[in-house]
Amino acid sequence: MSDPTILVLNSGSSSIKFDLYDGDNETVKGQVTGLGAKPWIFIKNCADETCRDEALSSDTGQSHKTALGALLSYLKDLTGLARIDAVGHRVVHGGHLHSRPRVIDDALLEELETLIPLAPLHQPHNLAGVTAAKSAFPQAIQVACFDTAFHRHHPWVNDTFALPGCYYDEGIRRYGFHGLSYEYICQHLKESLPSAHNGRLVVAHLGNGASMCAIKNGQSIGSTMGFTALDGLPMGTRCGQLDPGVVLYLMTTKGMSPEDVSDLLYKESGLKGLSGISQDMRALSESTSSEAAKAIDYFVFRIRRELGAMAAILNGLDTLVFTGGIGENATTIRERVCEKLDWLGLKIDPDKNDAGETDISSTDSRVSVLVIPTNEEAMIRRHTARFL
Ligand SMILES: Nc1ncnc2c1ncn2[C@@H]1O[C@H](COP(=O)(O)OP(=O)(O)O)[C@@H](O)[C@H]1O
Ligand SMILES: CC(=O)OP(=O)(O)O
Ligand SMILES: [Mg+2]
Repeated sequence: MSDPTILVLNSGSSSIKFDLYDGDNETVKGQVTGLGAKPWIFIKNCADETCRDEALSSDTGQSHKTALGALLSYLKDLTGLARIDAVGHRVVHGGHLHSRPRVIDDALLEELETLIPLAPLHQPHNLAGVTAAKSAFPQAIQVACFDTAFHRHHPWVNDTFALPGCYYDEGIRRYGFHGLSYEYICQHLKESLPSAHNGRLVVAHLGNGASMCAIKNGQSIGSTMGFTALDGLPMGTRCGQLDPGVVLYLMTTKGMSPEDVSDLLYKESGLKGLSGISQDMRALSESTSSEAAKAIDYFVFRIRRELGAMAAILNGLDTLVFTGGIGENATTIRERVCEKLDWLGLKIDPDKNDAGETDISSTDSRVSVLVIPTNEEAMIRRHTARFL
């Protein structure tokens, strides 16, 4: 029997990525990034040739929906009548019922739709991807791989809010997200650097969405994200940690509707709200405005604060990993996060950091500081293949 062909779809808050695999081998991959800022398309074919690497037209790049349509029709033309055995999807919210990937049937799709209000920047696009892939590749099984699953066994103290227990029982809990990314980093470390995998590890996934995870022996023990992907670090357009009293004030004293508050916290806050310029870290890094500088100051401040908290719950720190679009590429952010952390035994080598090396720790640093590109698509492929 020939190797199964698996298509992976990953919709993030500012990106859609696809990857086609023949068995373990990646054949075609593509992505639209910068949705909401400057949309860009990149596609590489099975001969490893770049087919497209350019700004996306404003009509195709105006939303996740139009970008997904363009990527799928490109894929259909490319694959022709080739058989696709399975489509693996990143589904950001799995609620409290799912701690592992699942084949999607109508009942599951209906259940996942009820979680749309808990992940409005992701879940609608993830589920639209399921519906579109079902119609484009009707013979393929569809598999949901949840961003929340990696965190489902974290300790109760990280799982709960201090609300009466009935709210916990109905699912109002701290879920944590970016689980496929954390799982990928853990598997990568297990294979390439087992001592880091087995030690006290913090992974900072810094992209348009950003979170951090404290990990012990490959298991999540704490995450900055909570019930929704709004909590924790400030992000491209999301506020991150916020006193719930602010929400009450906006609704009662300022008379804002739930929809207005939701739009404010999910779409108009974070780097975009603070800078008034852009949600995109590249644009802010290139800007000379003092507001852009303040937005970056706040981003760095919150990461440093969470790093201290995570070192406390891990009883120390052995390895810090940077990943995600910002974590992998923004040398200055990494340098600023790691400034004056001698008290933690952490020091980076600025030359290694600038050169984009994997291990950027200085030789006298007790803590290893690593930069590892994440690969959520590879993780989704692995999970999906198990169903074939
Ligand atoms: N060279 C770079 N320098 C600074 N920021 C970068 C660089 N490359 C990408 N980024 C930032 O990474 C973020 C997007 O991260 P990514 O992980 O691709 O997004 P998503 O969360 O949508 O998957 C954007 O803020 C972008 O500006
Ligand atoms: C959960 C989340 O924020 O994902 P992304 O970083 O892809 O937007
Ligand atoms: Mg992402």
